[in-house]
Amino acid sequence: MNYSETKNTTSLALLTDFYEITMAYGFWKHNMHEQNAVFNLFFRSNPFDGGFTIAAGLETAIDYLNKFHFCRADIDYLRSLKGNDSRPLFDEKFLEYLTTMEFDCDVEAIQEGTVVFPNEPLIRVKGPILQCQLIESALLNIINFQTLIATKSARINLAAKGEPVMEFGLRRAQGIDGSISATRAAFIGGCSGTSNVLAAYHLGIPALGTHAHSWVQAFEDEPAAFDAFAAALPTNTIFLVDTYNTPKGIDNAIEAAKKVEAQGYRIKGIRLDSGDLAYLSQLARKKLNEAGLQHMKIVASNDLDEYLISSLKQQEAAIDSWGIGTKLVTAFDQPALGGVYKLAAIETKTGEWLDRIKLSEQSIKVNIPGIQQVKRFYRNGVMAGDMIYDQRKDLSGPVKMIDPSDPTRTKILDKASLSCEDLLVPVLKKGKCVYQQEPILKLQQRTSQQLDLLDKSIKRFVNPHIYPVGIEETLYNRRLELIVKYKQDKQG
Ligand SMILES: Nc1ncnc2c1ncn2[C@@H]1O[C@H](COP(=O)(O)OP(=O)(O)OP(=O)(O)O)[C@@H](O)[C@H]1O
Ligand SMILES: O=P(O)(O)OC[C@H]1O[C@H](OP(=O)(O)OP(=O)(O)O)[C@H](O)[C@@H]1O
Ligand SMILES: O=C(O)c1cccnc1
Repeated sequence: MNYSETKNTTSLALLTDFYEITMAYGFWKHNMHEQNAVFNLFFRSNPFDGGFTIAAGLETAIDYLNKFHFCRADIDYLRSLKGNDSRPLFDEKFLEYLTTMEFDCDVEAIQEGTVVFPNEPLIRVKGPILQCQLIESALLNIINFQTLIATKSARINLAAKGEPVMEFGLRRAQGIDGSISATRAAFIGGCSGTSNVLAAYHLGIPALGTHAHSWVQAFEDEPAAFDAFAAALPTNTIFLVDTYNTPKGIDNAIEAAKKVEAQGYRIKGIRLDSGDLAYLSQLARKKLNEAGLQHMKIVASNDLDEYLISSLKQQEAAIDSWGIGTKLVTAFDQPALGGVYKLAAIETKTGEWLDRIKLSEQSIKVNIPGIQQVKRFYRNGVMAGDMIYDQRKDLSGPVKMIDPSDPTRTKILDKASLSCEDLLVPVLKKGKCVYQQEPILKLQQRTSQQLDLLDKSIKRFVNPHIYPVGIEETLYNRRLELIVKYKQDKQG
C-alpha cells in the first residue's frame, strides 16, 4: 500500500506520536517554535550482542522528509481533536501555521551500508525546534527497523562467507510495510535477492525462489511433479526434495534433471528444507556429482540464522546457497533496535548555542551534547577508532578522545599520522535535498567494503571485541560539567 496516498494526503506528517504534536503546539503558544535546536538520532548498544551495526533506512527517511507537510485532510483531523472541556484542542492560528509550514531543517546523516557503533549520531537534525520534534517518531521508526534488519542480514551474510543468501521472509514479516522495508534492509546487508515480488519490483533487485511442497502434493507422485515443473520453467528450476523422503527426492530430482538437460537446458539445483542439512547436503552432492550434475546447486532452508549457518559450515555441509525468512526479517533474537532521538543543543535569541543533556542514573546513558560529527580513523587501511566531536572544535594537531564507559581509557589521535574521514554528510540544507540518491547495489557494496575494513575480532558472533568509540576531550568535559551541574540542581 502506498501510505502516502491514503486519505488524499501525499505526506506522512501524521505518522507521529501525539505528544510530538502537543509539544509542537506548546512551542508555538510560547513563541518558541522557530528557535533552532539540534537533535541526534543514535543507539546505545549493538544489536544481537554483536560488535557492529549497519546503518540503513536513510533513503526512506529522506523520502519522508522531502514529502513532509500537513495537507488539508491532516489539518481537518487535528481540528477535530478536543480537550477534556470538549472544545477544540488546537488554536485555529496554529493549524494555519502548520498548513503553510515548510520543512526547512538542515539534516546530516551517515550513509547507508556504513558500519556504525553505539552513541554515534546516525542522523543530526538542526532547525526550528517545532519541526525537529515533529519528525522524531517517524525517523526512529524508519532507521531503527532498517538498521536492525541490515545488521542481521550482514551477520547472516558474513556466516555464509560470500555464498548467496535469498531472503524468504514475506510470510513471516511484521505486516506489509514491514516486509518491504525488511527486504530493502536485508539486501543492503548483503542478501542476493528476495522471494517478495512487490519488493523486488519496487527496489529493482532480483526476484528469486524455488517451489513449495504444495507443488509436489498437487501431483500423483514426486517424479510427475518434478517433470512438470521443469517442463514449465526449464530455465528456473530448483526442486524441493523433502516432501516425502529426501534421499528418494534427490534421486527423483536427478532423473527429472537428466531428462530436461537432454533437451539442452541446465537445471539450477535442489532445495533441502528439513532433516539433517549437513548429512543430506553431503549425500545430495555425492549423488548429483555421480550423475554428472556438478553444476546443480544445493539450497538449504528451515529456520536458519547466522549461528546455524556457521554450525553447518563447521560440519562441512555441501550447501551452496541459503534461503532465510523468519529469523532474518523479524530480527528474531532482538525484535527492536533501541535507537533514540535526543535534543543536544538549543540556540538562544542572541545566536548562542547552549548544550543540552538528559540526565540518567547511569552516566553512560547521558546523551552527548553539542553539534556533533563523527571522525573515523584508519590505521594500515583498517578502522582504528571513531571520535565523536563538536564540529565547531578545531581539530588541527593531535586530539585526545576519552572512552565514556571508562574515562581512564584515552587515545591520542593525530590526523597527520592516521587517515580519517567525517561520517556525517549533508543530506538536506534548509529542507532542500542535497543528497545524491545511490543505487541500492551501491549500498550493498558499501556494507561489504566496510566490513572488510573491520577487524575480525569485532565481527565474531561470540564475545566480540569492542570497537573504540570515544568522545573528544573538550566535548567530554563539557558533558561532564553538565552532568555535575544538573546533578547538583537535582540534589539542591
Ligand atoms: N546438521 C545440523 N546441525 C544443526 N542444526 C541443523 C542441522 N540440520 C538441520 N538443522 C536445524 O535444526 C532445526 C530442526 O530441523 P528438523 O528438520 O529436525 O525439524 P523441523 O523443522 O521440525 O522439520 P520438519 O520441517 O520436517 O517438521 C532447524 O532449524 C534446522 O535448520
Ligand atoms: O524457515 P524460514 O527461514 O522462515 O524460511 C522460509 C520457510 O518458509 C517456507 O516454509 P513453509 O511456510 O512452507 O513452512 P514450514 O516452516 O513448515 O516449512 C520454506 O519452506 C521455508 O522453510
Ligand atoms: O522460493 C522459495 O523457495 C520460498 C519462498 C518463500 C518462502 N520459502 C521458500
